[in-house]
Amino acid sequence: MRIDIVSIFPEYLAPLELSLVGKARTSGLLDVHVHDLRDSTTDRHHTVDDTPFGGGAGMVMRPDVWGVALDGLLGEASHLLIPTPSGTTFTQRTAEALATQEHLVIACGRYEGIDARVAEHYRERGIRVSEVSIGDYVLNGGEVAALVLVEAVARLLPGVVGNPQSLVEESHGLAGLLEYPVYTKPPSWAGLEAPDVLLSGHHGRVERWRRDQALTRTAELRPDLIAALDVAMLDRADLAR
Ligand SMILES: Nc1c(O)cccc1[N+](=O)[O-]
Repeated sequence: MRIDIVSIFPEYLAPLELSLVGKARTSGLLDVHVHDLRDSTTDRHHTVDDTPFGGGAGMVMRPDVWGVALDGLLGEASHLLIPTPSGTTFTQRTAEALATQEHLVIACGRYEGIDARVAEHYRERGIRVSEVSIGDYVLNGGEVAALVLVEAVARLLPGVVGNPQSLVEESHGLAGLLEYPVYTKPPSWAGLEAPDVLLSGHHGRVERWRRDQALTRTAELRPDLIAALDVAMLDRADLAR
């Protein structure tokens, strides 16, 4: 998979050289390129924004500058992602779908956002365009969201995560449940004991306890996920036993 990220703060994406994503890039499992939007400007001030039509506070990112940047990156196999608070919610299911794609291009907006004609223009040209939100809060730009998108997608690529089984058991994994609580040594700490069942060596009881914990935690903390549970997934996740 190739991922191109366009930003006026390319240095913000430096963390993608570290850890799991960094290793995936070094090993060739993932090809990530970060581009400075200002390289697509033609004026000596490298202007990327202007005042909003219709008035209002802040500045809007110019479509002509984004057009130059994106024309040089997008192709038939590309999927343009635009992180925005007004996008559809990015979930694990979104990450799974994106992980099957050949080429992602992430356009990181700043200020009040990117001129709406950019998304419209590329949709009209037959490019897949998704405006995605990582949450209902206000950020200063799309770069933080780009880091989230890339990590969530990259770790699903074959060979990136050491133990693929861990992807199944994680929160929001196959069954759409929250993960069960985890414990390790020492068995007793600060007057608190790790659950006896986990030290029993009885795999069947451990598995049942973990399933129950996942269901209980999900019902308590994220009842919305319970409503969305797909019984078929429950079966696949072997939670129905
Ligand atoms: N929430 C937000 C924002 O405020 C600015 C850019 C992107 C996002 N987002 O992806 O959620």
